[in-house]
Amino acid sequence: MTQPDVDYTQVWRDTIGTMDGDTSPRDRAYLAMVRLVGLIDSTALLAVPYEHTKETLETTLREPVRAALSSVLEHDVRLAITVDDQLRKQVEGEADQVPGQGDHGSGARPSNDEASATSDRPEAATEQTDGQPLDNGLGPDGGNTAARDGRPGTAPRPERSTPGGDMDPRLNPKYTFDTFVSGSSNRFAHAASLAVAESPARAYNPLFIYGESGLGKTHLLHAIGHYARNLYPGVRVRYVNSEEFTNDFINSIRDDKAGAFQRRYRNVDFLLIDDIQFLQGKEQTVEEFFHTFNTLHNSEKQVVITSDQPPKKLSGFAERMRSRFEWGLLTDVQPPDLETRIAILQKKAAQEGMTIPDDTLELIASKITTNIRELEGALIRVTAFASLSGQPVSVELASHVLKDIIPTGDGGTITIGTIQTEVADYFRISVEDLCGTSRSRALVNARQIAMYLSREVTDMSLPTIGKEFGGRDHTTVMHAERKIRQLIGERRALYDQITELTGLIRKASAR
Ligand SMILES: Nc1ncnc2c1ncn2[C@@H]1O[C@H](COP(=O)(O)OP(=O)(O)OP(=O)(O)O)[C@@H](O)[C@H]1O
Repeated sequence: MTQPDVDYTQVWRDTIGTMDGDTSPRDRAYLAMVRLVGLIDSTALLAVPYEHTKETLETTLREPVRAALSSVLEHDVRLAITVDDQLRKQVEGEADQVPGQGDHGSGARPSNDEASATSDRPEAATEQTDGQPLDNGLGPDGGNTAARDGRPGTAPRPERSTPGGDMDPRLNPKYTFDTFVSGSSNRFAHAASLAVAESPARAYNPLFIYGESGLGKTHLLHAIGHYARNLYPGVRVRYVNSEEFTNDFINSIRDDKAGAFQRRYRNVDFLLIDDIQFLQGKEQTVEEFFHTFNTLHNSEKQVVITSDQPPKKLSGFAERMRSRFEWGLLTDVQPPDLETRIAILQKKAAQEGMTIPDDTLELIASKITTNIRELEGALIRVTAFASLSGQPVSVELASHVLKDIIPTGDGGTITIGTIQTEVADYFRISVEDLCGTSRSRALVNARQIAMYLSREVTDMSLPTIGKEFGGRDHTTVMHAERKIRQLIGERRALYDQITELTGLIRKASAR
């Protein structure tokens, strides 16, 4: 569990002090940029400003740091290291203000050359990552020890941004740790997720992440999956939304395939289960999940759970289940502050190869405050409008676009039913046709628009939306969302339809 009474800054200072005699000026420059951000049981969470700082800390400096920190804390720790954009800004701010300070030489950030040159300490490079035994049964071969060692020449460190060759179609390739912006609202959840991906079933089990819709819980689950798959080739990761878990369970009973169902969920190294609140009240499914959980936990397999509520508030789960959710680590995600929202927009824009002035990003980030999915939606609309109208993205243009999508006053709750009615009326079709099976072009188009809007303006999950549209699979909704996102910047008529429909839906919901 976390140790709130620990003065992390002081602990880190003492750690560096302990290492003083054994470190080069360059090592000290790296260490000065590191922050100790938390201690969870025996895992120390370290934040670093740059990817190459992380590399260095994970290779040459790992063992000396681990040993020094263990000695300061008077118990053995392992390290979980995350790259933190906010820290980078802070460090760069410091470097600007205090040029050439002390050991930092020409600035707080050692060059890339320096970073790679630090691998000239072979004794550290061949030691284990965390000094723990490695055989926790990961993967069919009992775990890829070479990969875990991070030994140069035996197995490369994972590419954090690029998922492995054998992509898991259930994991969204865009949801990685590299594309996740960490800030004060989610720093702990981010660090804990990384720790779990690196030390499955060791750091804490289960990891339970809760928070409101659109704050990055799914993103973190997928990131854990990608990261683990890269770090431990052959690792068996299963990501599932709890609605799919329910459907799968029901189908397995119907088809008399309980054995296959159990194998699917119990013969894994990571079970990543999203939106557990959807199991509430589904007694038999909860019972099945209880056994799945116990089997995995007993055999030291990692379970990560997300929910919109903390375990204590989850009704419809027996106490024995809720208390199990608290066995490991509970962490929440909060709505991001303005700085983090801007950083998220910057990252999304860079990812899509878009150049957007800072003042425009600030405007969008200041208008949409509580849900990151909506923040992304706003960015897409703004850039779509700019591209369609042949104008550069600017504050004026963004204000114009946002006016259409941000509700004024109390907008009321938007339901999928309202979206369906409005979309059906707009295209002069019936709701039955909208949700039916016809593949006629006009109906498919209207259906995809309605699904896209359901995703954008409600908090409903992909499986819920799929169910509301004639019992479709969540992948159909995902496809619709991606397709409309792509086309909205290419087709003016589509952009106008969606803008108009958003207004109509909001108006109908406010009535
Ligand atoms: N910190 C972040 N950095 C970058 N992108 C983020 C961050 N947090 C959320 N996002 C993005 O916001 C969108 C919504 O996030 P996500 O689906 O993970 O939310 P969620 O908490 O799982 O919501 P729900 O409970 O509705 O499923 C995703 O596209 C995700 O990539």
